[in-house]
Amino acid sequence: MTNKKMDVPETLPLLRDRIDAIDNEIQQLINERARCAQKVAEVKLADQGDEEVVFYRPEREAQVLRRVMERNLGPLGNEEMARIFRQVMSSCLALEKPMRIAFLGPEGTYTQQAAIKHFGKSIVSAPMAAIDEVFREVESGSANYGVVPVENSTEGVVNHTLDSFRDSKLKICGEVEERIHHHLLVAPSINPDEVTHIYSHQQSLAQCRAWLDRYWPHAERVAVNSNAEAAKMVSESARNGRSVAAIAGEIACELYGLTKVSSNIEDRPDNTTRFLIIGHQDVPESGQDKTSLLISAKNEAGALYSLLEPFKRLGVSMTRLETRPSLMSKWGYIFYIDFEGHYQSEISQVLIKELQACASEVKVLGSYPIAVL
Ligand SMILES: C=C(O[C@@H]1C=C(C(=O)O)C=C[C@H]1O)C(=O)O
Repeated sequence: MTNKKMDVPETLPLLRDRIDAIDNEIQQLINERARCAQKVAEVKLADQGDEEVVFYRPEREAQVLRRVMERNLGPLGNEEMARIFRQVMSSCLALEKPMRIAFLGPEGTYTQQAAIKHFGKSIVSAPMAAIDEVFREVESGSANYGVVPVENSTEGVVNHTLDSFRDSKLKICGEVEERIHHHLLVAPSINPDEVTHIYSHQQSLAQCRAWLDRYWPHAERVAVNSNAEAAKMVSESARNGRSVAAIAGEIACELYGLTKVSSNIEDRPDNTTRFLIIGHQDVPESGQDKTSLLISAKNEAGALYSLLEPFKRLGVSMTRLETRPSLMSKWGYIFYIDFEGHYQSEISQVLIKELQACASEVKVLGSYPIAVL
């Protein structure tokens, strides 16, 4: 077979020579790119004066990745190509400044998986025991950014995360979505037929409810802080001969040396979790952005209607609405609203003014690029 157009040689040795030559070029170019990123860091340091220098620019990274996907002609798919560039940028940013990322740990959680999907692999991992600890770690400056789960397509919102925004000054700097696959895991020495207890995070137990009812009706379900913690406990319990199992993902399975009894046991095959990136940064417009608001409604008739009406009138697309008890007054509510657009855009400014007029508080939790990957 000939391929004159691409000028690709045909024999194995020649093809491998060609690949070696291409790799050489790619490597030089990646290093040239890395040198540019180092220069960018110097310019940022010189420009910023006394202010804290912001090295990570989510809006710029989103634009780079979108362009990669737009101009991609294959044969590699758009997402595959973007994932490669995601890691190249991650390495370049680490050269400017290594990012310490706090996430809901321990090592091996879906949240860690989401952190790597968003920032690439060249980060310093800071696993935290609970969601509020992720907030504290970022608030104190010990970590540059944090990653927390916010909603799941099967189970709905993660209340703990939403509630943490009430008293926090942190901003939402980004979002990332992950398809979640759960597996039933045991230690290799354990006979699955003897399992008496199944450990997992409460959300994961809920996402596998029908499957558990059907196949494990007699095993006791025990909710723990995270799936990875469940996996860790199961590997430790096995040493004491306890017949326990965990529901967790791939990374946790590998990390704690467990065996899969059953794979992909989630009740819904499209089970997806959305995570938020939290930090101190006010992210500029990327061109395709989302804004999250926290609104304390007035405790009066028609309060929700008057909050929703301006969205329709101004043609602003609302992507999410969540309600939580306000905790301030017995039947008062706060609303979490996401809409498409950046808060600094003209239309968003009009919208926010109108919302302020009919709510007791409107807090902009952040504007950030719509997830690219
Ligand atoms: C190079 C920069 O710094 C970081 C690295 C980027 C990259 O490697 O392309 C992009 C944005 C920043 O997170 C920049 O701000 O342009």
